[in-house]
Amino acid sequence: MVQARGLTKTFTRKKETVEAVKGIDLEVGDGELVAFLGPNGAGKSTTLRMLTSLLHPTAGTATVAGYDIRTHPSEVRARIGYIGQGNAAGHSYRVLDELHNQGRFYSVPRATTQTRAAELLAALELTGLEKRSVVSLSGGQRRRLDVAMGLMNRPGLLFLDEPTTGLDPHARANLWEHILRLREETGMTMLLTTHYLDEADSMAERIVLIDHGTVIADATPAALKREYADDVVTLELTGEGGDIAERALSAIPALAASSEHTARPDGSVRLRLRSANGPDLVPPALRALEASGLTVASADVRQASLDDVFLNLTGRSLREDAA
Ligand SMILES: Nc1ncnc2c1ncn2[C@@H]1O[C@H](COP(=O)(O)OP(=O)(O)OP(=O)(O)O)[C@@H](O)[C@H]1O
Repeated sequence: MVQARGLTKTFTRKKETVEAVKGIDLEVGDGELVAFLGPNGAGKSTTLRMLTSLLHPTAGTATVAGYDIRTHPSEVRARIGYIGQGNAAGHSYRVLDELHNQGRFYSVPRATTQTRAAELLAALELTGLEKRSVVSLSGGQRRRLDVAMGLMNRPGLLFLDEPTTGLDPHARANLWEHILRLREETGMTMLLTTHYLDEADSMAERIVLIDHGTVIADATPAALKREYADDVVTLELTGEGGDIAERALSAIPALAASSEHTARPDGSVRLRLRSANGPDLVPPALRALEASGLTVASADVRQASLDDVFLNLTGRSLREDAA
């Protein structure tokens, strides 16, 4: 569905040059759900806008839905849906008029436009709001209308630029429910950008991590976490006599190399262990520690997150960046 090679975009404004995208390679297969994840200004939207043929690349090539974005932009546009940042619908129009205008824009026959608009309104829980002006809709309703507009031409490939930004958690979950159901029904390929780590983690089948205009990793969320981050297991240990930390590490020698410990004022020891699989590590570690006469007062497992992945790859946190 998408094949990009060396996609590059350099902006020049007021004699200042910004290398927004620096040679991105990308493949997206039929039916995949891929998320671009990265900090502000990483080049996610610029890449998306090039792939949708809205921006001309400075260098590089891409075919989208089988057509070259440079030589056949209108063929590309006819086959894709694009939901940009900010709302697509004009403020003063009515909901149904927006959908009909969109149908006209894509030269969808009039009767088909009407049935399709009604179907999409129902699918996105907007039925009953046909005559309302767009400005009177809630944030979640407006975003759902954007999705409906993006689907009026029945695209095989849908691009969504930060679809849920600015929505409250309930509206985010609701929008995702609709998007995923529509995807299941149509088999659509989806390529989206997001700031939300949890969203990328739970919704995307594949994550393309972008930083400073380049792809720094491209894999499933689970593979990224396995490869670039560890779970952290924290154990609070108490025990009579002797050096608790030394006894703990000799009880679990295989884990000693990936551990650090802190003595606490009350005489207990906090032991932190890094592991690719924290939940599996805990039961045997508890058995070994207790067999050596130590008491495990508490155990906590923090599983690796995509933020840990980004932090390990770049030295920066995506969370701080978003904040
Ligand atoms: N039209 C433009 N003119 C000049 N610079 C631009 C233009 N559009 C984007 N940029 C710059 O290109 C870089 C990449 O921007 P882009 O919007 O692609 O990032 P992003 O990863 O989508 O960020 P965000 O998550 O904040 O939307 C930024 O430094 C941005 O300021």
